[in-house]
Amino acid sequence: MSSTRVAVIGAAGRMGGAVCGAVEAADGLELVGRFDAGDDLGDLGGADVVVEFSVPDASPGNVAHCVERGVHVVVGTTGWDEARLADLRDRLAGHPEVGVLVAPNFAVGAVLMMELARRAAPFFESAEVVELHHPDKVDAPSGTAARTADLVGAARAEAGCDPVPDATTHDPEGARGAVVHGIPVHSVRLRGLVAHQEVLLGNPGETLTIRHDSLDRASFMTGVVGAVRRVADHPGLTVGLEHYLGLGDA
Ligand SMILES: NC(=O)C1=CN([C@@H]2O[C@H](COP(=O)(O)OP(=O)(O)OC[C@H]3O[C@@H](n4cnc5c(N)ncnc54)[C@H](OP(=O)(O)O)[C@@H]3O)[C@@H](O)[C@H]2O)C=CC1
Ligand SMILES: O=C(O)C1=N[C@H](C(=O)O)C[C@H](O)C1
Repeated sequence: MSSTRVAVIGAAGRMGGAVCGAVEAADGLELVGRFDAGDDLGDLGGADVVVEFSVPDASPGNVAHCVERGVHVVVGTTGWDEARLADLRDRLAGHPEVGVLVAPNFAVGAVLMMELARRAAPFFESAEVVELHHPDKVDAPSGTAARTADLVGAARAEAGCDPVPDATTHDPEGARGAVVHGIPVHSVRLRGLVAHQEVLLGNPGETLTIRHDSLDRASFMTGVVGAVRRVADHPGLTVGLEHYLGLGDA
């Protein structure tokens, strides 16, 4: 059987570099292109699948370039809000054979953290998310935190939960954090960290903390390589690696 040809966009970055190494080490995958800022994407090196880890404002254009050429894409870059996803869905409608996976986190533990949080959240009065990352990260809150808050907020709304209790009336410095889908989200940037998150849930007399730690970017590679192998079998847009792992709407 012939190899799957893979190109990486954002290849000079922290994630892109790690992905290039993981692709080169994987059976049945061949690295045919490395692209970064300022490069002409051209024919994408003849790739069957592109892995895209760049910056939020460049990612939609890069992905569009791939889709227009009939190339499947595994996207890890953050910043894919509803408007950007809607544009991508429209574009994919003209290329029904192309698969695109947009996943805010490729670490299996992080996927499970989000799923557990989604299921647990309706059982608690309070819910907050704390994400902690290396200080070279350019976006806040993290894509994982935003997605977690979306999932938790939607699950609570569907279950008819009240808004999370919060008596704060005076917060001139924004100490209560961002609010995503009704859920407060707090961002820490600290030298020494990689990628970490806690989902805090509270009821009278008890709390539940669901915590995930990526201690090394190796944590993302199994998910990325697995997605490269599967993306062609999932035409259209898929948001979240959970849908490739048999998790999700149970
Ligand atoms: N889904 C997941 O599991 C994970 C997602 N991420 C996300 O991946 C993204 C990248 O993270 P990380 O690797 O740490 O960031 P880096 O800053 O290390 O890498 C980004 C790379 O993209 C390059 N770049 C900038 N503009 C373009 C462009 N127009 N086309 C192609 N490449 C471009 C940058 O070049 P230059 O420096 O010259 O601007 C840089 O080399 C972030 O959004 C991050 O949140 C990170 C980890 C895991
Ligand atoms: O920038 C990072 O490092 C990470 N970005 C993703 C995010 O924003 O959620 C995934 C992970 O947290 C690492």
